[in-house]
Amino acid sequence: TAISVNDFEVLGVIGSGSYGTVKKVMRLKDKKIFVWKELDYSSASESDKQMLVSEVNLLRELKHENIVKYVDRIIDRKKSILFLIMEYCEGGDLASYIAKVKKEGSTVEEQFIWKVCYQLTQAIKECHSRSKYGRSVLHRDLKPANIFLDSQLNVKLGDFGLARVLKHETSFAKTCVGTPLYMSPEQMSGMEYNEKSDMWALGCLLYELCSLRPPFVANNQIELAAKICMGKFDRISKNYSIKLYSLICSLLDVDVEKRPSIEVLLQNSALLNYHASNE
Ligand SMILES: CNC(=O)c1c(C)[nH]c(/C=C2\C(=O)Nc3ccc(Cl)cc32)c1C
Repeated sequence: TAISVNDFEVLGVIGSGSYGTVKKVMRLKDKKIFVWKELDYSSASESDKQMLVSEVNLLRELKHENIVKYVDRIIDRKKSILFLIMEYCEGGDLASYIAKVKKEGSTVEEQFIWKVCYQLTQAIKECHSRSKYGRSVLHRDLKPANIFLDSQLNVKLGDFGLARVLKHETSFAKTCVGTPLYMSPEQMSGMEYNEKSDMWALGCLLYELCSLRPPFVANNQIELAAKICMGKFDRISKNYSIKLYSLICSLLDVDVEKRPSIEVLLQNSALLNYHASNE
């Protein structure tokens, strides 16, 4: 029998924005905790709805331990709301994690940064490999707000990109077009997103875990684009190893050709060592 919202109890709102609303819910039959994302498709065109259906079907196929698990969906045709039931990540998002570390005046441990790097590399590999077999997997924002942690502090790549399908015109979307802090130089110069752009974004993320701030910051988009295309950033603290710093430098290479692909990154000796000593 199809599930309905009455099979769940809403425990609270986790977040809301252009992607819709994410709520913490409990499945009544087994008391298990999930989140559901409410996507209001009342203003979506027929083609948007069709795209939404195919993106949700893609979500269902993407099963990977480092990608947030899609569990089920509920369609409320009366209210034109799609509820996506997803796994609950009790560690929250990396953006909040970084803010907390910064507020405490402490730093992120190098071992944890290697763990994030290794697990995100696996998630990116999964996304890239699928797009090779013709199924264009949804481009997933590699930014701290879209990366989540489970109870064992394992990394899970989120799927906020889904809302792009809806072109959700909430006030959030209209007013602040999020500053593209992780946008790659080639994207700034008009080239469309490619797999090497994900590697740049990964470099920005690892840099931010070390320095508790992004490698490139500016007061406006023009200044930001100039800084990103220059590709100059402050060295991370000497408390971090040269291996980590050189990995970040290789990812933050403005030359797309020289920037490592996901395959090259998977052969990185330090990353292989991390995995070998932690499997
Ligand atoms: C401060 N952050 C939180 O409290 C938080 C927690 C405990 N969980 C989340 C978010 C998700 C969560 O727990 N599961 C999710 C599945 C998909 C997506 Cl796009 C987001 C989530 C968040 C943002």
